[in-house]
Amino acid sequence: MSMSVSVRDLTLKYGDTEALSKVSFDLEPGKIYGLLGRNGAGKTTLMSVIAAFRRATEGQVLLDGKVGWENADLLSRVCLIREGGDFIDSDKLRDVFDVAQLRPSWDSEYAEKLVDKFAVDSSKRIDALSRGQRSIVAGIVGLASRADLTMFDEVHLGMDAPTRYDFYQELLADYLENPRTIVLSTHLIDEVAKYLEEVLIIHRGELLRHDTAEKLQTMGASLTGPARAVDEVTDGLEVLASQQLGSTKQVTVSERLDPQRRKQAAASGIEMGPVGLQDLFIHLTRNTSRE
Ligand SMILES: Nc1ncnc2c1ncn2[C@@H]1O[C@H](COP(=O)(O)OP(=O)(O)OP(=O)(O)O)[C@@H](O)[C@H]1O
Repeated sequence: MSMSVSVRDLTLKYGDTEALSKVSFDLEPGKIYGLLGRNGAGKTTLMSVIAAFRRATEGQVLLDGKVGWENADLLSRVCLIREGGDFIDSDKLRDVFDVAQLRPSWDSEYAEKLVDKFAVDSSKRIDALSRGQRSIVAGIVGLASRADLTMFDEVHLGMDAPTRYDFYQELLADYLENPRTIVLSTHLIDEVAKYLEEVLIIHRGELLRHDTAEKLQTMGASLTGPARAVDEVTDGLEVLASQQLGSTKQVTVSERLDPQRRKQAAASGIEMGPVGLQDLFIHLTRNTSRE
C-alpha cells in the first residue's frame, strides 16, 4: 500500500521565522519524490509537519484525505527518518529494532537481511558507531519499516559513495516489490536524480517548482557561441545564467529551444546542451539563500 499527501496553504513559524509560507502541493501514492532545497529552505520542517512531528501554524496536511495530526492509526503508516535516525545513544541495534517493530508494517526478516548486506556490527552501541554506520542503521529502519509514506531526510550523510549506491539500489528494488510513497531529501542531486519520478524544489519556505524529474532534467538548455548570435537566439527566453569571455557567450535558459531556435542556433555555430537537474537547481536558487 501507499499513501497520498495533500499539503494545503501550509505555513510554519518558529517564533518570528517563517520556515514555510503557504505551501501547497499533492503527492500521488506510489511514487518516489525528490525534495530539493538549499540550506535552510524548509525541507526538514516540511517533512516534520507531514509526519506530525510538528503542528502547522496555518494550513493543513491530509494523508489519504484525512488529517494526520493525533491520528495514531494513520501516523503508524508514516515513517520519517531524520539525519542520524533520532536514536538513543546507549541503545544497540536490537533496541532500535524493538522500537521500530511497533510499526505494523515492520519486516524483521528484511531488516536482518539488510544488517547482513550492510555489515552492521550489532554488538555496538549506537554512540560507538561511525557517522556513516549510524546513517546505515537509519536507512535500514526506514526501508524495513515499509511504511506507506516513507521520508528520508538526508539519510545518506556520512555514507561513503559505494554504500550510498547500494542504499539507493536497495531502496529502488524494495520499492518496486513493495510500492509505497517515498520522499527523499538530499543535496546530492545528480546522484539520486535517476531514481526520482517527481521533484519538488523548496526555496525560502515556498514551493518553487513541482514537476516530473524527466521534465526538469530536460527543460533547460545551455548555449555557447558568438555573443551576438547567442543573444539573438535566446531573445525573449528566461535567462538563468550568463557569462561572457571575450566574444564568446554562454547562456543557460530555463526552457528547451523550439525547433526554429535550434535551427537558428546551429546555423550560427552555437553549441547546445542539456542543463541537468543539479545545474538547473543551482541556477534557479542562486544568490537567494535564506540566511
Ligand atoms: N527549531 C527551530 N527553531 C527556530 N528556527 C528553526 C528551527 N528549525 C529550523 N529553523 C529555521 O527554519 C528554516 C528552515 O529550516 P529547515 O531545517 O527546515 O531547512 P532545511 O531545508 O532542512 O535545511 P538544510 O538543508 O540545511 O538541512 C531555517 O531558517 C531554520 O533556521
